[in-house]
Amino acid sequence: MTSVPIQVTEVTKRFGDVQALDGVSLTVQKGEMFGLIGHNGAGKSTLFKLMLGLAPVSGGEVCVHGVSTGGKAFRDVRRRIGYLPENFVTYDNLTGLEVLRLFADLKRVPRCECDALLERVGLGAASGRRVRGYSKGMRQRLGFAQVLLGNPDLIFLDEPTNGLDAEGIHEFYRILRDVQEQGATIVITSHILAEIQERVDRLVILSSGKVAAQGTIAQLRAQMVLPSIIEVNLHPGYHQEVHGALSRAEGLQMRIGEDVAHISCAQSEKVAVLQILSTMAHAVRDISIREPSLEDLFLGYGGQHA
Ligand SMILES: Nc1ncnc2c1ncn2[C@@H]1O[C@H](COP(=O)(O)OP(=O)(O)OP(=O)(O)O)[C@@H](O)[C@H]1O
Repeated sequence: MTSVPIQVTEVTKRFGDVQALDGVSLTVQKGEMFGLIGHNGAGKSTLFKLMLGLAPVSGGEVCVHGVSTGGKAFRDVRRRIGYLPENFVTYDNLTGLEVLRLFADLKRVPRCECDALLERVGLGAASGRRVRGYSKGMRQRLGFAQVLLGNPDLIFLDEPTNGLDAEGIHEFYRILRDVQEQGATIVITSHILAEIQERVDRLVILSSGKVAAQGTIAQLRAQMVLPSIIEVNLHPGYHQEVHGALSRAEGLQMRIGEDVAHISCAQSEKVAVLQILSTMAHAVRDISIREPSLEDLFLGYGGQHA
């Protein structure tokens, strides 16, 4: 089998008059954590469904591990995939362990995996309780345990941290990183861009069914040419001197008050600004630099909200 886990080539998908996807091409490499972001209705869930073989393409092709998702051969490939849908629906009258055993049977995975998986996602103590009494975060953890059944080498996660508290999110990504280190490839969507930004290796920004941008965060930053923001905390009485010095630099915008200056400049000018500031150590209390966030990039590439 080919080593490319996902190859999407010129894919279109129509629902009647709605063009949900329009000429989407992307490649997900083995072992990477790949993010899929976009505004509501951008086509993320549709692309997930096509990659999972749950819906047919209208045009183009999706291949997973070199096998077209439209063909019969894809059934065998699908067994190696773990999937957490946006709304993981489960059986409220069963206990967590019973639910997981049910999924294990469906996936033809030995039931003996279930106890250890529930421990791994932090549900060990609650495994004998009915799911009806689980919180949203506990249900999400159960969904995650279901994903990990059978040690899949390709994992799709649609808004996986919905309902998790800060500790739950941290723990979730710790387990995910473990799974990735063991060689799994992960495709993930999230509306919480700050969360994705720190974790994905590469990502795609979908906008109205098209790929608006694709690459690492650093590549997207370089393509988008968004400014860096430098915040300078000043010792009292020096703001006019600092203003005068920075006014001699080219291509920056500045807002300066008694004790703080906000400077917006092209990334290529950042070092020049820092050089000026380094000659003013007597006036500068502290400096911090903020690079464009994924949210800035997302909005720049046509996202409507994060
Ligand atoms: N089964 C369907 N029938 C008709 N239109 C659909 C269907 N599924 C999706 N669409 C339309 O396709 C477009 C893309 O929808 P999709 O659910 O893929 O977007 P999304 O990026 O996942 O949005 P969200 O972030 O809101 O979940 C939307 O215009 C949606 O209304």
